[in-house]
Formats: sequence, structure tokens, C-alpha cells
Amino acid sequence: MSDPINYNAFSRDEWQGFADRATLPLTPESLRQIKAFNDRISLQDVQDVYIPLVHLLRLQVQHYRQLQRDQAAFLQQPAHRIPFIIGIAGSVAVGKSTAARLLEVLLNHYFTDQRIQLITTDGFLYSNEELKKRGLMSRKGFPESYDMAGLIHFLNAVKSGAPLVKSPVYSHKVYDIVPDQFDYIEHPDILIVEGINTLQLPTNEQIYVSDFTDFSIYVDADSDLIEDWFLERFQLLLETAFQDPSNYYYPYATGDRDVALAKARQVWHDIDLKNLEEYILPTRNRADMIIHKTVGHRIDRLLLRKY
Ligand SMILES: Nc1ncnc2c1ncn2[C@@H]1O[C@H](COP(=O)(O)OP(=O)(O)OP(=O)(O)O)[C@@H](O)[C@H]1O
Ligand SMILES: CC(C)(CO)[C@@H](O)C(=O)NCCC(=O)O
Repeated sequence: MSDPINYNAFSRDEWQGFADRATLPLTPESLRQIKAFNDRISLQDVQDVYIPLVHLLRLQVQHYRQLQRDQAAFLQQPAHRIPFIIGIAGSVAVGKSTAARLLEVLLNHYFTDQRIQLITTDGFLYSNEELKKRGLMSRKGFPESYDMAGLIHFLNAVKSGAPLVKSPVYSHKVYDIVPDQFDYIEHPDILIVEGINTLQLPTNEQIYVSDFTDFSIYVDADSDLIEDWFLERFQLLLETAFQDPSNYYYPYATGDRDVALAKARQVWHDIDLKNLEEYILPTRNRADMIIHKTVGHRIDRLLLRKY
């Protein structure tokens, strides 16, 4: 990728020098939490990349709060505590949810007095019933498969300081929205919103998801590598979650492995890669920060928007 002119680009070595890593070492409990959701995460990445990122986020949050206070004083209004929203975008299988959960653990560790919550925009996909009605079953993940108005309404309610906001839940297991199940967002200090569409501009809305995000991160990698990660994850799931008879992909777990792998390749090429090239990658240069990964999920470069 040639670097866009409005970003500062840093090698991993440069980036890791930006924060004093000795300030608050991770506790065994935080390390345990990190390993619990993905035991393949490199603790070296956490030290070298994520801890400086948390320091940068602390600056961002402090400045945001100060501006909110100053502006409320100028307008002679009472100051409200408005949630700070971090958006995380990127391809299917690039590692957005892993990065989002890692940030959640680290922010909880470093910002002990703050409530941190996390949602994924998968919950705003239309249900399969609705997708079928619209002829969109093979377009899951594409912009038109999301209830973007619903997502924007949700973000607006969170930003407005509503004490409890419901976010619908998507299940990869049943391959559908789960009726009557919700995540509850209870006026957090920081909300992490992870999803392929967090930097997209919906065509039929006046406002965008990015109007509500205060800091956005795009997780980036070469598409051939992402395909490998997608197929690796699929193979792992064939041995685990797909073995459950109620899983959408159960027939593939019990059948011929070559058929299952051919299905995974077809889903990647016809749906997820297409979506990446047409709709996700073009949003990369809207992010405040681009985290670039290489072989083995190793982070090698970071780009930070200058203006
Ligand atoms: N830092 C990492 N180290 C090792 N493996 C990782 C890392 N990040 C992600 N992975 C692996 O890569 C695969 C994709 O990661 P993840 O599920 O987080 O992606 P995603 O972008 O959230 O995907 P989706 O959009 O499909 O939910 C998973 O198998 C995950 O275990
Ligand atoms: C839920 C999304 C769209 C985004 O995370 C993705 O993981 C997905 O399921 N894509 C569609 C691939 C398929 O139809 O099997």
C-alpha cells in the first residue's frame, strides 16, 4: 500500500518507543483474560503495539472530555458525560473482533474507573427472513444487508446518554439474528463498536456511523493472507462449533472435508473478498488509525492520521 499523504506511518519499532511500558504492567489476571478469548495472541504485540495505542487513546479521551466540558460551559449548559466511541473496521476474518476484545481487556485494565462496553455491528444485519424477502441472502455483509438506520438510531441513543440501549444479537451458530435477544448498553464511558461497516457511508441516510465514532481503527492486511486466516478459522470451526447439530455449517462438519473446504473458498471469493474489494477497502482512508498486519497476524506498521 502506498501511504496516503495525510497519515504519519510508523514501523513497529518506532511505534513501540512511544509509550513507557513500565508504567503499569499487565497483571496475571489481565493476561489470563487475554489468553482466554484467543490463546494465539502474541503478548509481544500487546506490549509493543497495544499498550502505546492505549496511551494514545487515553489522550484522545481526555481531550474529548475537556472539549465537551468547555463547550457545555460556553453554551451555559450542564455538562453531560457523553460516551466516547471507538470504531473498528476491516475485512471479514482480518481479526477485528480479536482486536476489539483485546482493547476491551486493556482499557478495563488501564482505565479502572471507566465502564467499557463492546458491540459488533453484526447485530444490525437484517434477519434471514428479511434478507430473503429482499433477495439478499447471498449478500450478507454487503451494505444493503444491514439496517443502517437502526444502527445509527442505536448510536444516537448511546451518545444522547440514554441509560439503557438495546443492541440486537447475531449468532454465527444459527447464521441469523436471534429473536428477542439483546446486548444491553448501560451508559458506558467508552463503547467499542466493531464491524466491517463502521466507516461506510450509507446512501439513504443523512448521517453516517462515523459521525458517532470519536476514534476509528482500520485493521488491514493483504487479502491473500486474510483468505488464509478465513480458511484456517473455518477448519478450526469444522472441528469445534460446526460439530454441533444446530450449527448452520453442521452438514459440512460431518461430510467430506474437501467439499467443506470448497464451500469455504466459494464463500470467501464470492462474498467476503468481493465485499472487501468493493465496499470495505475503500473506507480504509477514513480511519484515524490503520493497523497493518502481516504473516502470522504480526503487526508490522501503523499509520496515524495527521489531519
Ligand atoms: N492477533 C491475532 N493473533 C492470532 N490469531 C488471530 C489474531 N487476530 C485474529 N486471529 C485469528 O484470525 C481469525 C479471524 O479473527 P476474528 O474472528 O477476530 O476476525 P473478524 O475480523 O472479527 O472476523 P468476522 O468479521 O468474520 O467476525 C480467527 O481465527 C482468529 O483466531
Ligand atoms: C456476519 C458477517 C457479514 C460479518 O461479520 C460475516 O461474518 C458473514 O457471515 N459473511 C457472509 C458469509 C456467508 O454468507 O456465509
